[in-house]
Amino acid sequence: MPVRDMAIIGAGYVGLVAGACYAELGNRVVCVDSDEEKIARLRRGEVPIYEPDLPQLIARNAEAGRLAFAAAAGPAVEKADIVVIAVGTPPLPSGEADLRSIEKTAREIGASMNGYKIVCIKSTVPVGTAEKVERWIAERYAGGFDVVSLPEFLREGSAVADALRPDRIVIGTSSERAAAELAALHEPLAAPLCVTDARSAEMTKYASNAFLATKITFINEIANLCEKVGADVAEVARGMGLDRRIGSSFLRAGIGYGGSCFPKDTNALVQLAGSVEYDFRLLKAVIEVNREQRLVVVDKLQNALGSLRGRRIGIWGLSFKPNTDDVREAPALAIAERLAELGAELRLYDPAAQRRFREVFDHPFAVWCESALEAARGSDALCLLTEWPAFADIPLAEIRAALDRPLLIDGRNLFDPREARLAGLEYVPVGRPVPELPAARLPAMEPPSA
Ligand SMILES: NC(=O)c1ccc[n+]([C@@H]2O[C@H](COP(=O)([O-])OP(=O)(O)OC[C@H]3O[C@@H](n4cnc5c(N)ncnc54)[C@H](O)[C@@H]3O)[C@@H](O)[C@H]2O)c1
Ligand SMILES: O=c1ccn([C@@H]2O[C@H](COP(=O)(O)OP(=O)(O)O[C@H]3O[C@H](CO)[C@@H](O)[C@H](O)[C@H]3O)[C@@H](O)[C@H]2O)c(=O)[nH]1
Repeated sequence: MPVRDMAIIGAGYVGLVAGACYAELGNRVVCVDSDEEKIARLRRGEVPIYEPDLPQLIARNAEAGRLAFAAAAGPAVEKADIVVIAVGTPPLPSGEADLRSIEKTAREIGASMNGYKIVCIKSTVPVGTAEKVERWIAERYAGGFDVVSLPEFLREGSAVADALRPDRIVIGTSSERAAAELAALHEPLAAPLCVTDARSAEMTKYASNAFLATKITFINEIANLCEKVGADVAEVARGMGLDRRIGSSFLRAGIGYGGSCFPKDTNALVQLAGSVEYDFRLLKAVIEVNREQRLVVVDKLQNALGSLRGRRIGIWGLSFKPNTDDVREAPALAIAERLAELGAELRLYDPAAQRRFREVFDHPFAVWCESALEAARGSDALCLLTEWPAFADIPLAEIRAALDRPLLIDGRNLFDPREARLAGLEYVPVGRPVPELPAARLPAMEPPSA
């Protein structure tokens, strides 16, 4: 198998995982990041993000001499056969993708080109960006090169597994040479290849994220309706998911999607559509419904407790999903801000994301807890906002015993409604009925204090 020299520009979630995985396939990889502190940490063997299996993968490949880290792009690009752009494309206030890091990177690559190279764009970028990158490089380099759209589909929390066992590899280029090289590079992954033009590849990434966001939002609206008509969204999703045309994944109802991708990319696609005078009404509705869905937790608390002023509310889960410390666009943030506005005292806990959450939400009435049960202790209600597996292992009786009032709002439908009731909890899931149990089986509950 040929060994390639690769430079990955941008050592964030995508760049680090991609770099470590390409090294694992036997290539010599340098991960470059303009954040010198990040590079210094990586060189000391520290992994700056929480991602299962990533520390071991990085350590193994760094030790084997296949993976190195650098703050300057120049030398890594000069040596590379394949350069991968994985810098951030955060939203501008308009919702459009900010391409400044992409432009800066492309110009840096252009300045260090010294022969034919393939430049891949793994960052999520609007349709037409590959052509722009080509122009930015060509302004500084007159020789031959190819720019390819190589969108990334990994999920945080399972990024390594996703990158090593992808559902497909999309390669967007009109160059047969680049397509053949990239097909060979990814061959050990044994994934279906989708070789297409760059514009279609760029659109495939946005369309995939927009579709998944729509699927989640659809089941959330069904869940809201289930509550009104007495149906169980978990049963509905099970029945729907068995239809192979629908599929069972991404049908978990709850408090909506968050993260660094779905909110940003759905907005960017709406903006892209607007720029060519297309009104993407469906996606606009998805964005709006998702924004409101986060706050069903607050409605449920108010329904049970009335005013939230002075109430102690335990919060379990701050990251936008389990197995990550990423809090970008986490539903927990919108919920915590609203609860603080309403005068609640928050007792917050997350197994990994507490430090990052504190950087974006520091409130005088926030109490940062050392354990899940500490957040529940003495609270008037507990809200589960991220379905960390460790929460499911906590016996319901212990949750009941810790709470002042045994009210559990389960924003992710992690617990079984019947078991929660049997444990004496006043249990409020999303879109699921809670069985009535004979009063005798329930421990006595304190009436809500005024
Ligand atoms: N996070 C995900 O799950 C995911 C999945 C698929 C695609 N994407 C897309 O991939 C891209 C990167 O996302 P991320 O989550 O890894 O972002 P990130 O913010 O975690 O990492 C980006 C990194 O790029 C570095 N950087 C910025 N400008 C640079 C420059 N000029 N030179 C060198 N380094 C530079 C930053 O310092 C940062 O470390 C985005 O476009 C995102 O939409 C993300
Ligand atoms: O049934 C579901 C599935 C997910 N979510 C929520 O949706 C969000 C996103 O989850 P997920 O897609 O698992 O995580 P990401 O890491 O954001 O990954 C998405 O965004 C990446 C960046 O573009 C893409 O590469 C991935 O393919 C795409 O799944 C999270 O808040 C989840 O809680 C639900 O509410 N219900």
